[in-house]
Amino acid sequence: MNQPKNYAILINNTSQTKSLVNSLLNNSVVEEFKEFHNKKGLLFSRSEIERFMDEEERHDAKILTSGISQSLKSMSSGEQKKVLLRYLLEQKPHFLVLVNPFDNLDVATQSNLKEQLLSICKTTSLVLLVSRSNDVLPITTDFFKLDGNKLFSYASPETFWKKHKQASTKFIETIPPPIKPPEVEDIRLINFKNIFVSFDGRQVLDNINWTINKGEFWQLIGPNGSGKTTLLSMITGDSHKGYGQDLTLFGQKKGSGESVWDLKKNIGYFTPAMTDKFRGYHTTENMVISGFYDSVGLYTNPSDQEKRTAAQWLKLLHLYEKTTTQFLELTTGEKRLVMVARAMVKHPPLLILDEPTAGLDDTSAALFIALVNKISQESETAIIFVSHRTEVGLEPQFHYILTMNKNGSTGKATNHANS
Ligand SMILES: Nc1ncnc2c1ncn2[C@@H]1O[C@H](COP(=O)(O)OP(=O)(O)OP(=O)(O)O)[C@@H](O)[C@H]1O
Repeated sequence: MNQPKNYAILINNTSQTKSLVNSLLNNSVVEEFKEFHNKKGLLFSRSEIERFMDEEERHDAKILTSGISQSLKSMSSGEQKKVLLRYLLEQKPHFLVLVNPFDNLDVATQSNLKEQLLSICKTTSLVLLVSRSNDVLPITTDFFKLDGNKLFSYASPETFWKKHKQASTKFIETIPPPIKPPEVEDIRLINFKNIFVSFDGRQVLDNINWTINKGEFWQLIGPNGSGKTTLLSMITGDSHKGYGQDLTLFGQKKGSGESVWDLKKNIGYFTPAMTDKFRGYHTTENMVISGFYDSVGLYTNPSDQEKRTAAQWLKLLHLYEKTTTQFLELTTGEKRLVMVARAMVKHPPLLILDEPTAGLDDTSAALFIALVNKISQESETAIIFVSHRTEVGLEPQFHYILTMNKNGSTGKATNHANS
């Protein structure tokens, strides 16, 4: 039997990825993939996981988690991808279309998945659509770049990059100042002291000690399922696991009568899920201004001062000419820059960026990282940046590293220079 072909397609934030994926899966003829016409193809992507999550939540249909008591939503990204892949393979497809399969996965889980794919590709064709050149698998037989809706063939990603130089990642203007300086009395923003967390009798976090001071830049690192989201949700007030424990947030001991609102006003927050499903009609300018009101999208009349600040941010981001453009029309990379500006307009004491570069192409990720470094250098806002990738160019001062053990994850703070 002939070894199936394996395709890799480099996409960027202007590629019409969805349309190509639909054509491949719905039996439309795509010249370069004629061999798949009338063959069974299945999709492995974040959007498929979200679709199954929706089925579970709205219709109580446990499809990926049949026979498992835990919900799909409460699983870590690695766990979710594992159950999706198992489900797809059970249906014995002729080919698999995988969109950014390695996003949100830690290094070990990525290499597990890579090994699994290397074994699957002996019998099933793979069509891998990836935003990062490093994610192209070595078994690729045919490599393309998707520009808009057109596929261009290249011998390899290296040949592509030789022909196309990376765009510049420089921001020239300085970070716009806040209209009103934030009131932070305490230099110590967050203090976890001997914190333990369990779910259903299973300990997930084991004796966490972590202090974040004003202006510090942290990268939070840990394998899938190690408890990063759990830690963040204790800071944002979305988890009650901190009650009765020694957790101090912005000068207030957890459980001392603080409201979730008290916490949220101290935090600028961004995770790609905030815009991936966002369908509201708002201009780019209004999206930035909505950061003053803690809503996603603007539902009130902004002041002149707020408009001036938004203009300064858009100039900094080289997006001033898109002030009145609908936010939905921006590229994914542009949307993420705008959402960081939205989270930063008030210069909150703490900015949380939860896997903010997932799904971005190499150039957009570099631009995003340059912006975060700049915020760290030019503002007093502390930053927690969660990412599985070694983000080239990111300049955190400290790492907080979660390591998984039998009794849950332990944490270690390291100075970036020594780690
Ligand atoms: N509400 C819940 N009920 C049961 N288990 C949960 C719940 N929330 C989290 N968990 C479990 O706690 C562990 C830590 O999950 P968490 O989402 O915090 O990890 P993570 O480090 O953010 O993972 P990832 O990098 O994949 O997003 C996982 O094993 C997860 O299944």
